[in-house]
Amino acid sequence: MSADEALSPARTPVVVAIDGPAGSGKSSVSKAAAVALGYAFLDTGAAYRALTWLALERGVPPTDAAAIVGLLHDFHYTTEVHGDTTIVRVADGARASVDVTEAIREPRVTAAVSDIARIAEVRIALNEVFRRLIRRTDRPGIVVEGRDITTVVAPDAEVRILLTAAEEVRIARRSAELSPGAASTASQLRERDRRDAQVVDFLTAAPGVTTIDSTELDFGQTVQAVVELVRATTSPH
Ligand SMILES: Nc1ncnc2c1ncn2[C@@H]1O[C@H](COP(=O)(O)OP(=O)(O)O)[C@@H](O)[C@H]1O
Ligand SMILES: Nc1ccn([C@@H]2O[C@H](COP(=O)(O)OP(=O)(O)O)[C@@H](O)[C@H]2O)c(=O)n1
Repeated sequence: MSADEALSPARTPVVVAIDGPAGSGKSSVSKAAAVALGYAFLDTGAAYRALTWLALERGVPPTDAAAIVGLLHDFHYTTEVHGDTTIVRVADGARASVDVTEAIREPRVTAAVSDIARIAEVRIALNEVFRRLIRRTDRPGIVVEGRDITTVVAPDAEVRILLTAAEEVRIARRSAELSPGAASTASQLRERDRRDAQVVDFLTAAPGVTTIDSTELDFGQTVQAVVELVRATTSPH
């Protein structure tokens, strides 16, 4: 235990764990639900993306597991919430911290991130970072979203949700966001889900995990479903 943890009053934030495939609405819905609940928000995919960005900057091939694990010593990532935006920064060697908020969404990062996410040592190291961020939350709760939050990062979370939507609906939402040819968005999203699913299962709900399927729900209804589940689970009976 670090000195600041020892000094802080005993307090356990409510953890809301949300997993799901690409384009299911995890980050947008989680962020809006966190705002409605007055909770903090942690986008774990942003950390995998930030490490991928660093590897590409340094010219380290994402498939070179040993070199990527070596990069972890030099990987210092921070997030700050400013209104609706979460600013992600990475300390890049001699340069002070670099704002990578937009760079981590670039197609070159999206195309390489699954290679990095399949390295076991990377997952172990990032999971430790996530658990520390969860413990240090200064809010009454935190919404944490990713692929293995309900099963690995926070299996004891009070609220555990699998957020899904039909594949064609997820592709249409992502295409509307990115705007280039829907065909490439579709094949990239399918391929990334296929590769990610080889590492962690985010397509079936683990025991105790509630599925919210947003195929027929609009954005507001999906946020409402999450918020209602959290309130129903955490309010005193
Ligand atoms: N229920 C919904 N109805 C309509 N659009 C949605 C819904 N949920 C999410 N979206 C939109 O779909 C897109 C993808 O959502 P995002 O949160 O980036 O997904 P993920 O983090 O799971 O990849 C965003 O533009 C988001 O606003
Ligand atoms: N908990 C997590 C979160 C993300 N990831 C990896 O990080 C990538 C990017 O995650 P993301 O949540 O930003 O992806 P989107 O679903 O938003 O497109 C995923 O494709 C996975 O390879 C993971 O392995 N485990």
